[in-house]
Amino acid sequence: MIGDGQEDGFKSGFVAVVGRPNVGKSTLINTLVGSKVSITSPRPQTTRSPVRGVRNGPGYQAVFVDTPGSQKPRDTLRSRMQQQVLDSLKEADAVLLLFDATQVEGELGTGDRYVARLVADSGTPAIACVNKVDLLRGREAVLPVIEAVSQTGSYREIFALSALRGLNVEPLTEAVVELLPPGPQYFPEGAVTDFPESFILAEYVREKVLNALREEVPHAIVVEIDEVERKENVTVVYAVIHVERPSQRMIVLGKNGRTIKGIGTEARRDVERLLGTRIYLDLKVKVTPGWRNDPRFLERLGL
Ligand SMILES: Nc1nc2c(ncn2[C@@H]2O[C@H](COP(=O)(O)OP(=O)(O)OP(=O)(O)O)[C@@H](O)[C@H]2O)c(=O)[nH]1
Repeated sequence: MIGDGQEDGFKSGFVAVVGRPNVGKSTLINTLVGSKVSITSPRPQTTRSPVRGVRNGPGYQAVFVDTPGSQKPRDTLRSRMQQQVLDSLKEADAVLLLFDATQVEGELGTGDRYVARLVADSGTPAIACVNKVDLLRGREAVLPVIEAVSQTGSYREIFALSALRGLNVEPLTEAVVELLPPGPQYFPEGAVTDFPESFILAEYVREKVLNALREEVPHAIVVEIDEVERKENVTVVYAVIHVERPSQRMIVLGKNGRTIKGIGTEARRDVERLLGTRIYLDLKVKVTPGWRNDPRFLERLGL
């Protein structure tokens, strides 16, 4: 069971990682999260930004998310995209704003200044990170970069980092944890999986089935992810909804398969929104009598 942690001083929150393309956002998230990535099932939550990684530590959980398109819009400055980015930033509990030390060289480009302005406008507490310092010639070269970055906003802290080498990543983590508010453990700690989407998808499908059917097939269903196939632009997921009786199967399918279709569409949309991955979902309904009392079946599903 996932504790809500509210009463025991547990801290948690969503941390948006932003910056121009190529500044090292993915590299930093990988280093921050390391092998500790473990998203096995979602807790209902509101962020619309794709989750990139979760870091669990003593008394805290930091969920790192991407912010869609933090590049300067080409034509209309006040575009919808800008509003979306601002909304995502406001939704976050903290922001990590990255700069590429080798690109700044004492003067920031318009792309960096644009992103910094969005972060400042959001009002969300932010930490600035000057990344790739391993590529600078000597320590002195870092100072003018930090000076230039400090002019772009009011940051809780500024770190000189090498996401690639892990330099200063631990002190950065401590600073992030400082900014997390009291909150629940959104994701359970546990089995590391290379396909978190499948667990999340199973949860969503189950939720949609329950919503669609209300009292009729209450807890007679369980969702199993059979196979996951990653293709270039889409992830294909084969899933099975197990029910206990043929009559329940008919109910889940609905007239002309309408109910199951609706369930699949809604579940897919939710997962795509959460993870930012394109999903193709192949859903089947199977009668598995007495699954609830079959230990081997339950074990196979990790229940
Ligand atoms: N030398 C050095 N290279 C780094 C560092 N961090 C990232 N890089 C390199 O910079 C390049 C871009 O890194 P990414 O992590 O993909 O950058 P990103 O910001 O996620 O890029 P987008 O996904 O395009 O927005 C990769 O080749 C990384 O290996 C660092 O600290 N030092």
